[in-house]
Amino acid sequence: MKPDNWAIEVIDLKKSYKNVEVLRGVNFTVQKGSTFALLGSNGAGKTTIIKILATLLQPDSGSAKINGVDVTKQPEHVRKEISLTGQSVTADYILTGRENLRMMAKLRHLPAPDKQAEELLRRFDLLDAADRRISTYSGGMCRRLDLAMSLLGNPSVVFLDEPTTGLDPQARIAMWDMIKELARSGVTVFLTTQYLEEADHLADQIAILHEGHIVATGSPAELKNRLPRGHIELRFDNETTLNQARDLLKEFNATADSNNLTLSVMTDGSTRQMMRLLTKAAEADIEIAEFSQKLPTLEDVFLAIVTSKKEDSK
Ligand SMILES: Nc1ncnc2c1ncn2[C@@H]1O[C@H](COP(=O)(O)OP(=O)(O)OP(=O)(O)O)[C@@H](O)[C@H]1O
Repeated sequence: MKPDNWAIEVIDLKKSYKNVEVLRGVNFTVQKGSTFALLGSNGAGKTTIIKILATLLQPDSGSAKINGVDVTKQPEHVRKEISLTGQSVTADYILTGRENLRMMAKLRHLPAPDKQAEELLRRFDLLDAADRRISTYSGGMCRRLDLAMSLLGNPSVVFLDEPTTGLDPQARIAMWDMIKELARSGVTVFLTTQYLEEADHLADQIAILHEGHIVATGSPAELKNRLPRGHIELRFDNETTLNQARDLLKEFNATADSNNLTLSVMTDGSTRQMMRLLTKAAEADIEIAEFSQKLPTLEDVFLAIVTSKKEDSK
């Protein structure tokens, strides 16, 4: 991919707080118009990266560019291109949602603040609550308003630092929908998350940050493929058939679960192996009631990558 296509380019970024080395040489690129998730556990350094990219913090070394512009050399230029929604709510609690949006639009000297506020309230499903004080809003509504406020001025790159942390499942799903809609509108979305499921659901590309380095990058599917072994689950109508299948498929390292009448078969993921297995069952006249392929989850991928890194460094 050409650098022209990169909304974000990070090269060998390093940052320490006193004697704590948080970023030890971080590299990644984000394609314009894509959604990128930076995944890491608590304290991995995700917010530190966001703060550097949003020009709020100076790196010790390395470089970071937004749309080709260096964040340390031309921060004012970069600030016009981006918006940041952090973990804490920035809206003013004494004002209503509409007033907050109008005030922000005016502070940014944007044309038609009333119209912009109305449009964003509609887009973020806040019209009904528009004239209520923020102090009466739920956590999810506050996050949506924050996101709406950050979009005033049409930034081309939007940073969302843990956008759903602390939200209940329903509010999290509503926020996911908003983020997806944002991504569809063509902006580049950079989000940090501790939730593998969130990254899997929203991102085109995921990078896993661990101990100061990006330890893995790829699409959700690619990351899942890095774990070579998934399994196939076969379900049977009765225990007799289950036991027959278990004996027949011994060579496939099959594990039977008599409570659920299922047989779990380790696989290398190849169609050839699957064909061999199904043909063998068919030839022995074994009726399979249900067949499903279980790919490893991102949780499995994260654990496997982190564990293998630890073993390598021993
Ligand atoms: N100003 C600071 N001074 C000293 N240490 C800091 C400072 N800011 C962050 N840290 C430390 O740097 C590490 C990375 O922090 P950071 O907030 O970037 O992580 P994070 O991945 O965003 O974590 P979380 O998911 O908890 O928000 C943590 O150990 C944190 O305690």
